[in-house]
Amino acid sequence: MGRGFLLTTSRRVLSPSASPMLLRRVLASLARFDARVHPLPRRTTSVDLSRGPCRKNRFAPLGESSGCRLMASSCKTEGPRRAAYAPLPPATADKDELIRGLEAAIGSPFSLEPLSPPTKPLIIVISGPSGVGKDAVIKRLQEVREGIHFVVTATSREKRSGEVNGKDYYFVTKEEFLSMVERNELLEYALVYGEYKGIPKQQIRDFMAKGYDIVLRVDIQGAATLRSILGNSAVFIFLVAEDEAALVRRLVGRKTETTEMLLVRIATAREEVRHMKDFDYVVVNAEGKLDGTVKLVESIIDAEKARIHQRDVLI
Ligand SMILES: Nc1ncnc2c1ncn2[C@@H]1O[C@H](COP(=O)(O)OP(=O)(O)OP(=O)(O)O)[C@@H](O)[C@H]1O
Repeated sequence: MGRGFLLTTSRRVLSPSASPMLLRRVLASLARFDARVHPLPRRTTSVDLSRGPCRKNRFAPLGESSGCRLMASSCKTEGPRRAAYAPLPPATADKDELIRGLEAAIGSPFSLEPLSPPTKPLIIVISGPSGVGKDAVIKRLQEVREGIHFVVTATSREKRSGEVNGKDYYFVTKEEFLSMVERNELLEYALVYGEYKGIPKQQIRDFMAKGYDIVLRVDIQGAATLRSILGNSAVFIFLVAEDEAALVRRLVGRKTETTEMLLVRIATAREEVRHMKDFDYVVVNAEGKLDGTVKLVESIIDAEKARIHQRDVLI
């Protein structure tokens, strides 16, 4: 056993000092196992050598110095003492030759099938108080990461100058919007200041079918509605500033609100932070640290992709 290899079974680890009898049983059980068809037997050490099917050239001895040579003659169907084995190449052998030898000993070629399960597209809901940086984070995320689709919402409001239909919103009439509701085409919708806004389902289905991860940007109420519809099938991220003062500085700095509107948004933000507990993750978007925030969102996406039991989205 001077060739320095280690075999593991579900029950124990075989080291070079393991008994020849035990190694013989393990190799024989491996030889009976066709990895392309059957799952690994749970107890590889309990195989009865005398009863298994016999295959030619499946067994390899452990090397001249081992004193352990596995004979196909241990199979009753092949007749006594047929020498159907080839020597295992030493670990110092050419890599390809060594791999071929190992495949021969194992009894099947090494599979190129990925060992991890395929990943599923995600729905990522990003929410947080007004002015925290939702748009800024999503825009940057789309710049740095491929395979992200930011859902364009449908709205019944008038198009403002500079806005592009299909990029900023899908602009539809109120009648068109209501018939979309009627046809159950919207995942979620709301009436905001007299105008409808809603998330088209088909767009999500189309992009998920192409393998895209879906990003939805909603306010806290929208997130609560989506949670009741999607449950745990989507990932909910709550974006916060590092503290209230930073959030207010950001809102004021944006110069898009009147003082009254600022007051409403700040008061609303105080209330909204209480809903953080309904989310899966909280991400701090600290002043001047937008890239760090986006990296953390990316880490969440990566971690979700590494889950054994991935979220199943049914919409
Ligand atoms: N990490 C950051 N550091 C500094 N400024 C930021 C950061 N993130 C966003 N901002 C700025 O803060 C302001 C508010 O950001 P943004 O408009 O993206 O917020 P929002 O959450 O989408 O707001 P609303 O919900 O009101 O639309 C913008 O001027 C944006 O450029």
